[in-house]
Amino acid sequence: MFPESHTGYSYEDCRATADWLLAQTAVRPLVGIVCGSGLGGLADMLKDQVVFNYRDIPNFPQSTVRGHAGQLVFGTLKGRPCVCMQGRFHLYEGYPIQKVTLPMRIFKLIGVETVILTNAAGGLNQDFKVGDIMIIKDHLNMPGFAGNNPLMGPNDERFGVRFPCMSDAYDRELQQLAMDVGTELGYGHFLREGVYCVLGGPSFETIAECRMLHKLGADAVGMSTVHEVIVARHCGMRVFALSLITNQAVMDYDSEEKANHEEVLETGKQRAEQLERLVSTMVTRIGHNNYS
Ligand SMILES: O=P(O)(O)O[C@@H]1C[C@H](O)[C@@H](CO)O1
Ligand code: HPA
Repeated sequence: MFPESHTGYSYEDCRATADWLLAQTAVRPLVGIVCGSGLGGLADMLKDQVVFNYRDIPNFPQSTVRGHAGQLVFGTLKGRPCVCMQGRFHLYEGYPIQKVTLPMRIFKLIGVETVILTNAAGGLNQDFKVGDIMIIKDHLNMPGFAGNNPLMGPNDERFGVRFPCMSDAYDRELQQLAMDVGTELGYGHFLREGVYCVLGGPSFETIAECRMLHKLGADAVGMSTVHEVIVARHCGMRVFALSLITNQAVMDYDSEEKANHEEVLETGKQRAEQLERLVSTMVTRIGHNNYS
């Protein structure tokens, strides 16, 4: 029924990778964190680190993008056991979508219950400024509309159901927690919420595309996260995601602005400290074993 070229990893492949990792570290993380472009400093906050280069992990893809170090870091964040992907995979790197999302299944099999994803994104909402942090409340999955969904292919019920619901993809309690923590930390003036739209990349959007996405209800545009969210939800993990607005999407033909990766990384550097404090404080307040 499915093409021979289907590129997914079997449950047994994922189990083998998870067991390989579990055999090399005593850390049993309940929280998994994914660092977006230029946001890898989050992993540096972990104490008592056990670090794996992606090239040494069985079945793992390699990071090819500047700002994605390519390391899986285990450790504790304010006493809480965590695992952190210092670098993620993107469709535009040429990986099949099942490879892009493989780490979510590994997270699940090593015991992660909550996934926190971060990304760099272009701001479409005209009220947003560069440096704003957007709590993601929903997404638009453009590659999915075009038939590229990470759950395509045979479904293994050991991971999840054939037709998973996505109307509750982004955990509402965690969104509220982020708002509360952000307000306490004095970040209210740059904390936003909104809808993230994923495209395939790597070219940045045209002006007409940005205008269209904005009209469709997107507040920010990027090239990641949504595929990971779908796979994480499919296997029952709780999800929180945020975008750092690293640049304003160009919406106006008179504008001289040009989206570029250097600006993305630079904005990441400038907001790193606040983003790290927001996420680490959230981690200390996330409850576990009370969610299904
Ligand atoms: O991994 P994320 O989504 O943070 O990376 C964004 C999208 C592209 O990979 C890159 C463009 O600058 O940043
Ligand atoms: O403007 C953008 N578009 C797409 N992806 C991005 N990642 C950071 N900024 C952007």
